[in-house]
Amino acid sequence: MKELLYSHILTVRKQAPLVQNITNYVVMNNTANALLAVGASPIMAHAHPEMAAMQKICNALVINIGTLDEYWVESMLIAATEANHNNKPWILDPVGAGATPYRDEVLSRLIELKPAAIRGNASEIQALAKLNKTQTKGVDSTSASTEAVHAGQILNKTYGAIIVISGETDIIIDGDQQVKIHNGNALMTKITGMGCSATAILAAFIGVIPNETEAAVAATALMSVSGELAAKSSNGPGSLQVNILDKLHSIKEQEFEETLKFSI
Ligand SMILES: Nc1ncnc2c1ncn2[C@@H]1O[C@H](COP(=O)(O)OP(=O)(O)OP(=O)(O)O)[C@@H](O)[C@H]1O
Ligand SMILES: Cc1ncsc1CCO
Ligand SMILES: [Mg+2]
Repeated sequence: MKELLYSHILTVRKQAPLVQNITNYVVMNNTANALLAVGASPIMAHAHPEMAAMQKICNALVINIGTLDEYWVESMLIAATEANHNNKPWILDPVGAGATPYRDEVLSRLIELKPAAIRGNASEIQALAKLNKTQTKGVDSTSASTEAVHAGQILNKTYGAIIVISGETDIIIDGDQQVKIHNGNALMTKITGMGCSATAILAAFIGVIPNETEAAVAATALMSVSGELAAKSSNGPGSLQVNILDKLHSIKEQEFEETLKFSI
């Protein structure tokens, strides 16, 4: 699989998938910029009357529950249902799962609508599987991704979604397949919405690459390898945020291959 990943990056650049995002107020701008940087086309939309028409033209949908609101919850339920009717993949980012009962209630309704993939940090994946032994601290993780593997396996088995657990090691779980990406940089956790960007990129890849497992691995690798390379020329979170966009946009095959640390 490893040798195919860069070709998937090129496919996304060539096919420029249109990705609808119902996402949070905090990250709208950086998520749209991350999608543009990888060659995809973002559209942020949540008005009920346009959800059906939007899903007819999009390649994929992101539902990110970061800044929940009752009107938006209905938008999310309508959009996910429309995505399913149109055979379009939708991807769930369970931001802050376990933090409040309202988030969990919304998540339990959304997850029944069968996302193609779920990406969250370890605390969120654990909360989602109702295995949370620790506490989700707001939107940040209090566990290592390796501690959430069992939770990820349960979610994959129960709902059929590919599970991506982000952290120091990113873990992609799909059936018997488990891939680990040992890239990134701890400074990425000091920029808001790096995980949200990872989810949006995941949607872009799953939207145009038929093998969804490979799409998930390629998207995750692109984000983490870009973050690792960008950190080398950054002085802190401010410059890293800008440098990641540049790297997502222009990463070359040789630097991608040489930096990627991948295990099965
Ligand atoms: N300790 C770490 N070392 C290296 N890379 C990391 C580390 N923690 C996270 N990353 C990378 O940062 C990116 C975002 O992952 P993270 O787990 O922080 O998402 P998140 O908690 O959902 O973030 P947010 O909610 O702010 O969007 C991923 O590409 C991941 O590989
Ligand atoms: C800080 C924050 N609060 C709600 S969403 C969000 C962005 C990171 O997920
Ligand atoms: Mg997150």
